[in-house]
Amino acid sequence: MDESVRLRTATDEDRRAIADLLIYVFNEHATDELRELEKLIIEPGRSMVAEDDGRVVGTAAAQTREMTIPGGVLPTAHVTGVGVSPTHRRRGILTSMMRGQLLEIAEAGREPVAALWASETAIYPRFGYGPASSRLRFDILSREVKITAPAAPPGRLRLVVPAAARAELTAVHDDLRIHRVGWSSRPDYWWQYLLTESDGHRNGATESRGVLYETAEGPVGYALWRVKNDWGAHGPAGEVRVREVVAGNPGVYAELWRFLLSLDLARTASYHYGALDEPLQFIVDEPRKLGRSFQDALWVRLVDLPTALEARRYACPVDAVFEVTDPIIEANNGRWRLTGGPDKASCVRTQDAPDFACSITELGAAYLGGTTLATLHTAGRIEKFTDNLPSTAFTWLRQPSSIEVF
Ligand SMILES: CC(=O)SCCNC(=O)CCNC(=O)[C@H](O)C(C)(C)COP(=O)(O)OP(=O)(O)OC[C@H]1O[C@@H](n2cnc3c(N)ncnc32)[C@H](O)[C@@H]1OP(=O)(O)O
Repeated sequence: MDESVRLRTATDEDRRAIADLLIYVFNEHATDELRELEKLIIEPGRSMVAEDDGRVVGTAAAQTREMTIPGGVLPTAHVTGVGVSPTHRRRGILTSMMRGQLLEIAEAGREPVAALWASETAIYPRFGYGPASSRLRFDILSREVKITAPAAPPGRLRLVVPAAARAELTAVHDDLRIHRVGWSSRPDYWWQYLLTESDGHRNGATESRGVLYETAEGPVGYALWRVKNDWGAHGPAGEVRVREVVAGNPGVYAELWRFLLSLDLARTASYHYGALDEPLQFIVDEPRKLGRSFQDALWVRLVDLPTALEARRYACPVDAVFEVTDPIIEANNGRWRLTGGPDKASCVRTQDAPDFACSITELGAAYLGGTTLATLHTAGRIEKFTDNLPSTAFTWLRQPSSIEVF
């Protein structure tokens, strides 16, 4: 990094410069509305800036949130808002910020894990982030699929304005997210960010619309979507852009999708945040018409290795020794013994001979139970010294997923 550049923790006065830099580097249309939204999600004390001659030329932030992991919920630094001015690229500013941020998180000792969504997949493995979950993108021919699933429990659909129904949405989301590995808690400012309308977020479609499914117990599911209106040679050709479908009950989940796929004047629907094993695929008569494509989703970094591995649960009994290299967080380096299973886990230093060796990036990739240790070994990313590779133990009930880019 150039000598003229210095890193420091951002203050309130930096909010505007940070918002401007992020809007610029992400090639968004700068409006006052968008600037206010970007300012909203900067947590005091959790953003850093790189400054050159009094100008903010780089920034990186973390949000204080929880993430669901196999068998629990863990405070997880949600790394976001990373950008470097085009005038200062490829001079090591990102590298300094990522190192600085990880060391800060490690020192604070509150978050054993960090997670992010990567704008480009080449950027983060070098900092120890591994590809931990994938997503399915659906481009659905709505009129060519039928939902064949179980009926919903007695109840009704009620249209809502999402921002006005925040309390109900929050309650439904909070009930479900603790059961979905990879889902995150949502601080107030994040709900506000998600539910505030801005031209940038509309992207040529309507405002966000919402529906709740209510039973005698109250709301038990919701869907959020926008419609991109269109007319073609065959008449109506609107696209329903689904933002979220959140429901734990299979019948309610099916009912919400049935509703979204049958909205009048639309012929297609899209949804970009499906789990790899999204139930929708198993409740339609023609899954191929869902137009599935695959993309990476969450990238996970173990910050405090033993605490992170002790915090999760394992699909079957595990007792394995492994050797880890971590180029940034010294305390993670060395040999560890992991023991445990579905009920408890322990991870302690050992001098015993290792069963396998890898870098911290591979453990991040395997942490949520999506990417398997066996796959990483087959890819030559894990060195095996014995047959005791706890690949099955690291998997979990369902594929990890995340329904939001942060
Ligand atoms: C969690 C998030 O917020 S993801 C969003 C990331 N931000 C963006 O994509 C916005 C647009 N891009 C940018 O602002 C910048 O290009 C950044 C932040 C990605 C990179 O910042 P820089 O300061 O240029 O990175 P830095 O100089 O530290 O590069 C470190 C290494 O990563 C590599 N690298 C950096 N960015 C990229 C990239 N987009 N693609 C491939 N390699 C990259 C560099 O080549 C360098 O490799 P080397 O050490 O082998 O030479």
